[in-house]
Amino acid sequence: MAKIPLICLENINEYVLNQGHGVKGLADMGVKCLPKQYIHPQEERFFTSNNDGTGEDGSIPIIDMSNLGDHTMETLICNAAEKWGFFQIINHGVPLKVLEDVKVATYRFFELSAEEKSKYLKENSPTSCVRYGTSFVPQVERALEWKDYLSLLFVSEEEALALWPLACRAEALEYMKSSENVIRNLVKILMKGLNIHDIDIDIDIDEKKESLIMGAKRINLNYYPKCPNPELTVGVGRHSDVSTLTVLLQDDVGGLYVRGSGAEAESWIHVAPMKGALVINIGDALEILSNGKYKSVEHRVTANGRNNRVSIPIFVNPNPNLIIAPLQELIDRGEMPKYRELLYLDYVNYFFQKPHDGKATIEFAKLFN
Ligand SMILES: O=C(O)CCC(=O)C(=O)O
Ligand SMILES: [Fe+2]
Repeated sequence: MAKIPLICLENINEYVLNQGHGVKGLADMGVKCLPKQYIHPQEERFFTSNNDGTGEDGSIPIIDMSNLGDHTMETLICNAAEKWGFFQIINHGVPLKVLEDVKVATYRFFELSAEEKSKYLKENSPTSCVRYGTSFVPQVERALEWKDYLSLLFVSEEEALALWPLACRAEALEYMKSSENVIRNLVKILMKGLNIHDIDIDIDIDEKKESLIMGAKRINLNYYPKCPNPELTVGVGRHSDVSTLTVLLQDDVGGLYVRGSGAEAESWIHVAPMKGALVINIGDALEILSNGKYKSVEHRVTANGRNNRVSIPIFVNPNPNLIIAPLQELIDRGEMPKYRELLYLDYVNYFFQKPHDGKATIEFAKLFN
């Protein structure tokens, strides 16, 4: 039996946040009751007896990308982006080994001692491109989320090789490089769906658009330790991503839920884990660029009472120094802009100023409510 050191509840912030033990530290200690800092208000809790990965699996489309250039596949992708804002892709060209390796590397990083990991806390990290943390924005959250993370901003391969933690560097970089093609193809297909004519699957995206749509990339390694009272807390609260696109690798545990569309808007659909698949979701930036055609949909992650879970999203973002707004081609065609012009950096800063709050961030950009 593991010894359970006594830490009083008041010291939890010091232990989890400042000393860098994270929620993994609490879980490893064998805490039997969820500390009060993690208890979410009733209306934000979301737990079904099924949500240890065997939950009701919904109708998020699964799209086979093996036939590049196939019109039917392109239509499926654009329709999924319009209706669900979420879909899974298979036969996407990222080798299974790369996906498995990055999951192993995620465990390897989080298994490091708190002392080692805390070198990457905001206060200590040698670079703002590497950040280890817990919850979402603990300074402003009334209830903390049961999740630790390592966030890696990709600037260049040289910088990644020099600064990303050794425990996961090679695998995270390989995953990022291997997913480059599928990201490009998805962007081209989605632009084609908007009738942006200079973009087709065989034609390169022009430099200006590339910067606007995919000018910055960030990879997060998320670790959700087994939780003593999953029914009282959340892994990640309701939110939509601020990215253009998110490419998410999840393991086989499950727990990601997406808000349904149309008549199902009140229900939450489980994104069933599928070996080798990648989950794609539209983020706020693409909802804005597409003038609302593609939907950035709310999602949340449950805590799990039986298993540890890892997930690894790649956030494909606009260059932070660019103004985002509905694409000029759409406005020239007579569409009324539904969102105002915003510096992308201001949009992201606004997101990180407040706790996860559903779709509230994009309201900040909407011209009419
Ligand atoms: O862990 C997951 O499945 C999703 C995480 C997520 O939504 C995020 O990091 O934005
Ligand atoms: Fe998300």
